Amino acid sequence: MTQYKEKACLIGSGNWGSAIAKIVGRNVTEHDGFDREVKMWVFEEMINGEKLTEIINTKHENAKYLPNIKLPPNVKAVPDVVETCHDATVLIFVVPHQFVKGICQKLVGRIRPDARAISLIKGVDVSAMGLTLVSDLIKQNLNVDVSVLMGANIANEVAAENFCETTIGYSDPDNAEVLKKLFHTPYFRVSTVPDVAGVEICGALKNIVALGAGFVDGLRYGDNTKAAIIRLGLLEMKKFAKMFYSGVRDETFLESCGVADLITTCSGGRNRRVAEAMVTTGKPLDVLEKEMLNGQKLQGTLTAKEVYEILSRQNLTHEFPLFTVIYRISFESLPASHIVRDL
Ligand SMILES: NC(=O)c1ccc[n+]([C@@H]2O[C@H](COP(=O)([O-])OP(=O)(O)OC[C@H]3O[C@@H](n4cnc5c(N)ncnc54)[C@H](O)[C@@H]3O)[C@@H](O)[C@H]2O)c1
Ligand SMILES: O=P(O)(O)OC[C@H](O)CO
Repeated sequence: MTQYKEKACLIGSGNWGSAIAKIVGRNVTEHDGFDREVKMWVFEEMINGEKLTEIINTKHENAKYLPNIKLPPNVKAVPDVVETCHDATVLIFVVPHQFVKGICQKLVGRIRPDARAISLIKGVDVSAMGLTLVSDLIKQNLNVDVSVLMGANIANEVAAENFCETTIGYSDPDNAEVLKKLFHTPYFRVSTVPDVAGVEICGALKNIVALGAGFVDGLRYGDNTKAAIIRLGLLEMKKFAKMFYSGVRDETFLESCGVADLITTCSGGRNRRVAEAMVTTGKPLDVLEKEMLNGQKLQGTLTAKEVYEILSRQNLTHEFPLFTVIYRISFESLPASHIVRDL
């Protein structure tokens, strides 16, 4: 009987979760040492009277979150998160960041002791205790090594197999090697860097800048203004990362997770699109999120709130004028034109 060393599972099946399931499902069949089955946890819901898990397992397509893309048949949708994870050696977390804490709590004591994790989640956690990276949240709850994968990766484009790059931030090089095998393809090129915090902060904070890009698009200020927002955003991302985490590397900001993700997210991302619509329609972001995204979630709105909370608590808002004005436009009815006036 074949002995498999590694077994991957996915915790999440939204737009990005499903696109990444396509890659992982294929890669486990192309490399030795991986179990062929990839279980994918699905937050169960009914679509036209049918369970989403049943649709995925029979039609091999996530009809709601990634329609018209075939998933490999070895990706098996499972509605129970413990059943998904209990026998896995690689846990791939890919849910909107507001749900990760509750999921981790369900998994405490229910995973293999030799498992490790990777987070594809772009966000941070803020509580009374302060700021916590999602990777640290997973590590604290499950006592596993946690890497991160972030990059200029709009899910629909990755699912269409258009070439792009991505960045894995790791602390254990052996884990990085296994993870590269799981994710790398000729059209999805993985670079690995020993900087978990730097990579993760880039992925989280670029979503705030994307809202700013959406506001200037809504105001029809043009490309020069948007380029200025991107540049100032990059500077605030770097300043924030270095202020709150030691060891963050300058080079990380030039990887796909840094400048490249900022460019893509400020061009084709959901946060940008919804922020633009806020300016043109006058509707609040949460209303537009529901109207425009068919169940997909924005990460920039909650992150803008969380980062503003941390900055306010520490009297640092004046050091981050872009993050601060984006928060105020998003949540305090400040006119969008302040995006340039307040800088
Ligand atoms: N979509 C992209 O292009 C993309 C690319 C790179 C990274 N990301 C990041 O990946 C993460 C996941 O994004 P996504 O695009 O896969 O998700 P998504 O935006 O498609 O969100 C919808 C998902 O959330 C799930 N959900 C809804 N309510 C839930 C609940 N109460 N508990 C648990 N799950 C619930 C839904 O079932 C669905 O799977 C985010 O942090 C995002 O920033 C997204
Ligand atoms: O659609 P967004 O704004 O959530 O961005 C998607 C990805 O993070 C881009 O890399």
